[in-house]
Amino acid sequence: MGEIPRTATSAQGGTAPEFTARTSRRVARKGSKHPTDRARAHWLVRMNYSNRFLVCALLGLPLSAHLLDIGAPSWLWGLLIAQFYIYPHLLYWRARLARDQLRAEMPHLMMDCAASGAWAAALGFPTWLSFVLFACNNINFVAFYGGRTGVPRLVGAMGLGAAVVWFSGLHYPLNPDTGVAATVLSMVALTLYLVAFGHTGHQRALAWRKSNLKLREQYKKINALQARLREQAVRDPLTGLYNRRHLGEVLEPELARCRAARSSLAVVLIDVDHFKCINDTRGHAVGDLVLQSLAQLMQRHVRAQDMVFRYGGEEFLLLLPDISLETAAQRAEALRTAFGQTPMRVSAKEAPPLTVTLSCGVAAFPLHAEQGEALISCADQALYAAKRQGRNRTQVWQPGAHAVCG
Ligand SMILES: Nc1nc2c(ncn2[C@@H]2O[C@H](COP(=O)(O)OP(=O)(O)OP(=O)(O)O)[C@@H](O)[C@H]2O)c(=O)[nH]1
Repeated sequence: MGEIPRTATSAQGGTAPEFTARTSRRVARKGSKHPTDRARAHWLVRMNYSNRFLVCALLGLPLSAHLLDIGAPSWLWGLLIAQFYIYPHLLYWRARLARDQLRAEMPHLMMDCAASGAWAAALGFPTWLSFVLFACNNINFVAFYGGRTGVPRLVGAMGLGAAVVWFSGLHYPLNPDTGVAATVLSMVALTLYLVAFGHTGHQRALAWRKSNLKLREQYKKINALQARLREQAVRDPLTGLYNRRHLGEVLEPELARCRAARSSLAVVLIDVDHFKCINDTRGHAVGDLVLQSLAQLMQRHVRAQDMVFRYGGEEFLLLLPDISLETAAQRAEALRTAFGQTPMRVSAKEAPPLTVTLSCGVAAFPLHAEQGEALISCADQALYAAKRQGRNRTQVWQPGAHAVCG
């Protein structure tokens, strides 16, 4: 029968999951003894059922008027009742029981068209009735298959139904006229069907818009959450500074940029002096406050292009691009002095303010090292020298005084 339409739209609204949830709720409300009965119908099958039921109920009226006009025999009346008032329910029942509901539904649509063609031919192709039969089937087909596939199939199936009846001779003579009642009822039926179709299409568009807005909001929230997670992944939770992992990500690219621009890059390693002692005497919480206030001070002291990292426990690293070694050392010295000269009130009122000193080691690219790791190693050796010389000082790496960096 051809390919199952994957993107077919429902004039009755709703996707399959929506339908299932909605139906389950409705079943629960009604307290049905067989909750799976209704829940089993695919939404496309339900859409076709609603469309077929409505179109048959409407088209049965002008056809009845025409049968009255031509004084049709009782078997034709029986056929009309079977075709327009029983057949839609039988097809729905059959499709719902099928294992593959969509596949089962496709021949039903072809049967609709073949039957409509047969009715038009059987009645001698009355213009209005043939037209509304064609138009209504056309709408249903296009809604299910789309225009490109739907229209040729529709014409083929209707033509086949009409040809079978016409060439078997089971038809009234060719008569394009219809009575006033049949004509008016045809117009009314077509109009009502179009209105109903348009209305459900409108409802569906509104539902889509609503779910679209909801999706957009969710998308925004997910984006914001992702940005927050990305930020959290590169930040140290205690101080809010960049973490060591992020240093690993930015150091080499920054060196490459400075190399290309023939510029310099200074690294300053900063360590809090006797920090263990602060922890031991004032408590770990006070130690944390010291680290936080140092972090804030460093952020105030840097330029927009500088970066501040928490390198380890009480060790911090400044990355200062496009700066001479002398200036970097002066900046480290200014930071050390500012921190050491500002006693901190970080614990209970009766406790004396805390004076904390820093030791700093400075190294610069390309003067001391070409690679990132070697550059940090130079700064670390300079820091170690500062500690050895009594702490609370800034030391620039010197080739003769320390081990070779690279
Ligand atoms: N409060 C607090 N303490 C930390 C944190 N991370 C590391 N530490 C502590 O920092 C202390 C570092 O001690 P050491 O490496 O001996 O250094 P120090 O006492 O500063 O000695 P010098 O560096 O030689 O002056 C250890 O006691 C760690 O437990 C932290 O996030 N918060």
